[in-house]
Amino acid sequence: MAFTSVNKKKIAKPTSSFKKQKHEITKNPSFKKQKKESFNKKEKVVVSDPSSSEDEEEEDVGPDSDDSGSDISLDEGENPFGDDFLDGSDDDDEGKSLSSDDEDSDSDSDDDELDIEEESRKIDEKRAREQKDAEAELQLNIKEESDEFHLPTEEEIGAEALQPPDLSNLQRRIKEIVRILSNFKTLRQEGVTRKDYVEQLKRDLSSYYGYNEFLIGVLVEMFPVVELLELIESYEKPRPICLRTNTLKSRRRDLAEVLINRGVNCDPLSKWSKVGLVVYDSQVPIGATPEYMAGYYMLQSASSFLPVMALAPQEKERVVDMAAAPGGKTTYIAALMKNSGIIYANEMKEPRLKSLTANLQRMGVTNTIVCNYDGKEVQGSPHTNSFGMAFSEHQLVAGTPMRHSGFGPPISHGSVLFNSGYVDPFLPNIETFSLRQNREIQCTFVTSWCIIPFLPKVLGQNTVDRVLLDAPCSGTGVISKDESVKASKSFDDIQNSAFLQKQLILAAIDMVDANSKSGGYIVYSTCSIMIPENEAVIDYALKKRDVQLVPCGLDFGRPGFTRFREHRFHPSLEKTRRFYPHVHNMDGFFVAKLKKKSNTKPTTTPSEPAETVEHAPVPEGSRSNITQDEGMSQQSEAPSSPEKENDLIQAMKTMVKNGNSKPSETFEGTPPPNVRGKNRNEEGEFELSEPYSLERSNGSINSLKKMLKKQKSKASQETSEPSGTVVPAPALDSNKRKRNKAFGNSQPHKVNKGRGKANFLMKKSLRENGQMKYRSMPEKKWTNRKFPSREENGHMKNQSMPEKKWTKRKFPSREDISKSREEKRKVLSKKRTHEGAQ
Ligand SMILES: C[S@@+](CC[C@H](N)C(=O)[O-])C[C@H]1O[C@@H](n2cnc3c(N)ncnc32)[C@H](O)[C@@H]1O
Repeated sequence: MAFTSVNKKKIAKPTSSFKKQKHEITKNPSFKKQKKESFNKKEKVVVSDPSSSEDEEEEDVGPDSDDSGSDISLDEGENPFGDDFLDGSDDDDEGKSLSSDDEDSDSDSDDDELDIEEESRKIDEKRAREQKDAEAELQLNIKEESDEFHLPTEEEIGAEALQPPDLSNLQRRIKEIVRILSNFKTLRQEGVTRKDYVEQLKRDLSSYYGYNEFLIGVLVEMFPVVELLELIESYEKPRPICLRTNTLKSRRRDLAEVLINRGVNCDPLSKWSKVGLVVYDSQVPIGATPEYMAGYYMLQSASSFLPVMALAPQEKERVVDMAAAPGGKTTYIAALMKNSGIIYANEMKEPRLKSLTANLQRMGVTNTIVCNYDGKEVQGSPHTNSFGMAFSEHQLVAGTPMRHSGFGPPISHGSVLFNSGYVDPFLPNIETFSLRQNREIQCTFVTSWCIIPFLPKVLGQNTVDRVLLDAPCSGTGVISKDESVKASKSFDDIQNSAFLQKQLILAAIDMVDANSKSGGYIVYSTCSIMIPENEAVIDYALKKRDVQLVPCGLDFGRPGFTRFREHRFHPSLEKTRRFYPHVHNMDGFFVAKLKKKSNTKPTTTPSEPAETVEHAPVPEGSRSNITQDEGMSQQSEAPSSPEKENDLIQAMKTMVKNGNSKPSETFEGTPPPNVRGKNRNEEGEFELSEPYSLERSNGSINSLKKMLKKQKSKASQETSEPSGTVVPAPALDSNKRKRNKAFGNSQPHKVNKGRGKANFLMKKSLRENGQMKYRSMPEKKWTNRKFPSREENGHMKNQSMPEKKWTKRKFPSREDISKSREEKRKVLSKKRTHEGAQ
């Protein structure tokens, strides 16, 4: 307190006469000299005798002490701390003046001193008051921060559920919960667990943004809450429109010039692409310019450049694009190959071939063979849609000219056109069926098996240099393009996708020749951010084939997950790349690049984790009865040689013919290919599916279903008995079980190694009894809300593409760009130096 008191005196505001004196004194060089001497003196004193009189003097100057004490000290200039305290600020200077003044002249009036003391006291009091107020306010803030927000009680939640959603309340609550969760220890409400907050957050995010329970649950697990909010917000905004220059016909700069002259406001996409342009706005429809028609560019999302860049196809190679329509990536591959070599552009869905061929033609691609095959190696799995026919309503009109796109005898007049020729090989004869209400179709249908050929069978194994598998997926990375994904995708959709993807990736690997001189690479990509469709698929491929992950050659993107919750993937998964809208300002995307080491297919032993293949998609309700290993073992049993495949197919055919089975256990909940074409984006980057239920159809297909169900349940009754083949799963909580299944993780269950028809039938019957569990959220789009944008939040860091809107201007040259950057840098560094100097 003694120090304070002295100090306060020194910083007391001088009177005007005082100021004048101060000015004069500070200008006076002799004063400076004195100050220096005084400082030196102080130094000496302190060093020579720490307990010198100055301390005593300080002690004398108590808060209540008479001013005289301090005055003596000040007047005599004895206080060695004086300079230390006063140095540096205006106030200090003023104090210094006071002290010096006293030193210089003893002739100042007592009045002045009293004024100073008075001032000083006032300031003391004012400070004390302010400090007290600040303290009180701080306490209040702390109290408010921790107290103001309470999770709603169950009654409140119940009441809320009866009302239309109160969006502002939801928004406030989301913000509050995110704030609390990001500083949980400090801000948590007494007695409330993190889980409680997370559960409420999930509910609120679902209601506010329209996600279903499943999807929001997965996202909450994948991202820290603050980031999750950013991701979800970024899904609410469209990504920039991009186009790729077709270097077979044009150069980016020339194209940009022409487009700018047409009123297209565009810029180079980013530093990682030499051919991309980002379009901010345009006075002409960008998909209908003469340049577009002439094939000078392809409208393509920025993310879809990435897999082709990772593939890095070389001239004169043999390259397969396994899932090609509508050809955004195929045409890019062709451009990189300069139209040399061969590209096999495969697309399973026939209606999509139109857009593929049209794009190839428009872009002047001449090295590509378009194929219409199933990319998988074998029909193999009894889990895929057994009536896997692709229908569209117009094709079901009686008298439609028939075409047969598979093998077998020509289909007679009056039967159905299969738009992809994709017909399950195990389908028995069916006389009549209908797909939709009131639409009965007479169908003299398939008297022999009608099978779409498989691409790997047609091209052969180990025959090509590179394969791009831009796999069909759930589309969870492109929610900004298709909001319905939020509400429509269920656990089963993800699982079905992952299952198909695993089949496709093995087929892709098998087509590549490990001994290719220039290649031997496989690139796998999806526009999904779900781990089961990405890392889990690659991890599976690493276990099943002699391949290794190599860097994607993309210098941005986040590394893939090597672990997620209890799941562990191969450490090299960090070489894969993930792209997010909130980080990279492009669609959610995943890219992995594999190098095939040898053409051998490793045989896996039961102990190997490679056996932990996901099982077939199973309806929710029946999962608990089926162990992970069962599903897994079905997959690991999948025939790896053509002979085995044939054996299996023959066996299945016999079963079907004998009326024992219809391998259609996933008919329900399995999306029919291509039914919802309207939901495809321009590039077909995602596929939407809606659960396709037999309940929608009527007529004899239902009776067939019933009949087959009966047979199966009869068979399962006969066989589910004590062969003891199915060991009940240990009590996993349902979430864990779901996750494990989706990830294909093994569970330590013993399974029936001698499984066969009976086991197979039993499992199917169990599955068929299941029900879809996930509740779909309303698809309603909420409008009157506004969350702070990422820009407003200052979160637009690390973005790969500018969002800024440019005014119409000339397309800058490379030199212009680098010049202006250099200038900016200079200005910035000048500014910094200036600030630093200040
Ligand atoms: C993501 S899209 C491909 C987009 C394309 N790569 C592009 O860049 O334009 C996936 C495609 O795979 C096709 N597809 C689905 N199942 C398939 C299968 N079993 N074999 C081959 N293609 C399949 C879908 O019809 C869809 O066109």
